Amino acid sequence: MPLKKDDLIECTIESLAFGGRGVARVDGMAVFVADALPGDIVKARIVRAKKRFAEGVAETLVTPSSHRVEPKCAHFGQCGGCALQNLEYDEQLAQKAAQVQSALSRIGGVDVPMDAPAASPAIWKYRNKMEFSFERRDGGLHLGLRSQLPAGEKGLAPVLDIEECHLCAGRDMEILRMVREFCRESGIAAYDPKTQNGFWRHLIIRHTALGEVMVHVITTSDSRKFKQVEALGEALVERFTELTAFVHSSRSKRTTLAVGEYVEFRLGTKAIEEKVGHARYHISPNTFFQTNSAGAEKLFDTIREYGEFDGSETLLDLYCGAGAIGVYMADSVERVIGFEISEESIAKAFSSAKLNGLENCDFAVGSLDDGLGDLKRLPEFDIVVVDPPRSGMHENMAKALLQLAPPKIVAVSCDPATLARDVKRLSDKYEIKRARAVDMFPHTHHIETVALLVRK
Ligand SMILES: C[S@@+](CC[C@H](N)C(=O)[O-])C[C@H]1O[C@@H](n2cnc3c(N)ncnc32)[C@H](O)[C@@H]1O
Repeated sequence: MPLKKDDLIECTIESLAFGGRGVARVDGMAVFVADALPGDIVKARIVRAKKRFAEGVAETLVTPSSHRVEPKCAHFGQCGGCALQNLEYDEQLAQKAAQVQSALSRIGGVDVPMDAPAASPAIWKYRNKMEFSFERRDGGLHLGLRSQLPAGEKGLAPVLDIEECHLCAGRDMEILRMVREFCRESGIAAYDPKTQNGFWRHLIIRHTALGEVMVHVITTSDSRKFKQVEALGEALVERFTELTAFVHSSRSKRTTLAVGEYVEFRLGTKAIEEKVGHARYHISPNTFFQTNSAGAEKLFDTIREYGEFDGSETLLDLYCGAGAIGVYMADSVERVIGFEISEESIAKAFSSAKLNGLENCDFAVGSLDDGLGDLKRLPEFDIVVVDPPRSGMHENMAKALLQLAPPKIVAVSCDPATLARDVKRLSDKYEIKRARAVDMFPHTHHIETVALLVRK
């Protein structure tokens, strides 16, 4: 009998779907079960039944999986940050690699033997950037991470005033507490995107492997309150002597992105310095940078391994951000050319190339949604590294790659589904030869993938 809403079923969870739900098979149909892990036997309530799949929530854990472990954090189950803490790390890694393989097969139509996944060198305290949100709720100010939404619900989850986080480094929790107290005492409300009232929006703390720390506070553009942020900056710098930079920026756009539009005030340096393997980088408040620096080294080494450079290549680094990949590869190739939409990131790409004494790197600002513009103006190149945002490459970019047809493309992606779609888009001219899941985000459902595509 087909499953229907509110049915209670007993099932064995066979695997983990991208996003973190357990997958069971009932009469040949996939059932996605929230709050269940591979190996669990659970009683699950069906919340949605479709023709080809169903969704449910585990109500009773009948037999726990042998892969279950005790979660480390007091906020586990409430915080939206790391929902896989109760699954042993080796199993997290195996499940993530299987998700990539399955997406490439289901969506991309290719069965590729996966290289062994790369584990994160550290599974705790690995984040070099923490983004906290302010929220006004029940008349009070809250500052922390978004909580976990109940299964099936969509939208912005309430902010949880976290007191501990095992992904943070350094004294992030102490900084968070001090900022929370200061902002509460300021009597100024947190920003509410619905009414567009209030002031405080985001707190971002960045660390580097070289011990530099940047605190970035984002508020609205209400300049009558800016003196309070300056006072906060001064108090932080006095107490936390490890602070290299304090930045206040404003944002008028309603969207909840933690990106400042204008820098209003700063103390200390304009950028902080990071190190990944042999490469050094300048990072400014709004530049994209991989959030796990030790993990980034594994990612970049995989790109270099797949590239098999002999030193004579011109490498096109598409969606290059602050030039992280190009700068890392610059000593293995003849020349690097990077393209990216963010002006701030491109400025940092140039300054990072200079920091490394590189003279073979060039970068340009522009949207890749139009492909590569006037292709005739591009120098000849041998290899492309493409690392788009979660939504994947724009269709026009895929068309441009098919037209240019370089011998090799190394595709880097944080979403197996859009990677698989892009692999399919390129399949007329390219064959996928290798792929590896690189885990930059232990205890979360996120996974990075590197895939090698070779011209047929
Ligand atoms: C996943 S990040 C990769 C950054 C870089 N490769 C790295 O490893 O640090 C994706 C980058 O794509 C950029 N981006 C987003 N949309 C873009 C577009 N339409 N054209 C060009 N770049 C874009 C973002 O600003 C971001 O820097």
